Amino acid sequence: MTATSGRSALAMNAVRKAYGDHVVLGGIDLDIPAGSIFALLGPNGAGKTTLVRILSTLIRADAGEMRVAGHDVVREPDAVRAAIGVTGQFSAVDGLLTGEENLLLMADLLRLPRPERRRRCAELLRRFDLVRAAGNPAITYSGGMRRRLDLAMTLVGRPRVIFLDEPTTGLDPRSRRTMWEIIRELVAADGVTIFLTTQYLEEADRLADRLAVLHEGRLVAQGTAAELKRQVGGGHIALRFADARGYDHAARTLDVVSRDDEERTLRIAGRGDVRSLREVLDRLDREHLAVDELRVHAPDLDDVFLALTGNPVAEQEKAR
Ligand SMILES: Nc1ncnc2c1ncn2[C@@H]1O[C@H](COP(=O)(O)OP(=O)(O)OP(=O)(O)O)[C@@H](O)[C@H]1O
Repeated sequence: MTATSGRSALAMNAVRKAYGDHVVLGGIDLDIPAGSIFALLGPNGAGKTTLVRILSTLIRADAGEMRVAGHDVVREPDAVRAAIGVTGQFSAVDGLLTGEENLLLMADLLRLPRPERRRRCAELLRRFDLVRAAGNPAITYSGGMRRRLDLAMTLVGRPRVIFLDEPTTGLDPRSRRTMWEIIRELVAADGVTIFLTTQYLEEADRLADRLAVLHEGRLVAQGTAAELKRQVGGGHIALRFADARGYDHAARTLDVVSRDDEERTLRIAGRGDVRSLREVLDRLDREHLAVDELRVHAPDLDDVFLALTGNPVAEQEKAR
């Protein structure tokens, strides 16, 4: 890969960043096509925010070559800033101003031509379903409305690349879905490129065209969600047994991945395709084992995350 490919919205080579002895990014290579959604995953403290801050010119890398929207991040920071939008965990929304005033303020800051300011703001209020609330102070908005306003403010300047740092953290499932629809629509209608960091694997699975996992300063995997799932495997079949004798016998005869004695449940490796299921059922028949319940667990991004970083997501989230 080179950091100059024509259709790349973001391209980077050997990006490094350390704080003292602590190497946060130990040589990152990435190439993200224009008009796509990319998700960066990683445990807490992996360096996701650090990479976003470097790419958005807020801090400097120690080494590496980076281009965002065709501009060199180190040599052309102003051009990069003009081409990007960043919404993060710290919102730009001023709670004392109304939704409309927040947008107009942004249009003023960006020096949009005067006649365009109101037009652009009205269009964004409509698009983000904020017309009715436009005249109310943003402090009265729900979490979902605030997040929508924040994203609308980012769009005032028509960025080509948008960094979304944990865009749905703390939102209820419905507001989360609405945000997902908005993000998809941005890519489909405007052709923008989204660089997303998230703790929610489901979010990455649903939204991202490609994703990468950052762990101990390196990208330990990248590809589509399906590719990553295939790479780590991780699917299993769970069998719950009717009685203790059958359970013990099965535990001795099957290739068991893990067991839950209390629930009399064994997990065995298997992807849940018809052939492997038939094999399992034949085996149970041959051994005269009575199974109460059979569940197929397809590999998901949790399995990927666990395999690559050695920690289940639940533990990561507990550590937050
Ligand atoms: N200014 C700084 N000085 C020293 N260390 C820093 C600084 N900024 C970040 N770090 C360290 O760099 C590492 C990566 O931090 P970063 O915030 O990029 O992680 P993250 O992947 O975004 O984590 P989270 O998911 O918790 O937001 C952490 O160990 C953090 O303590």
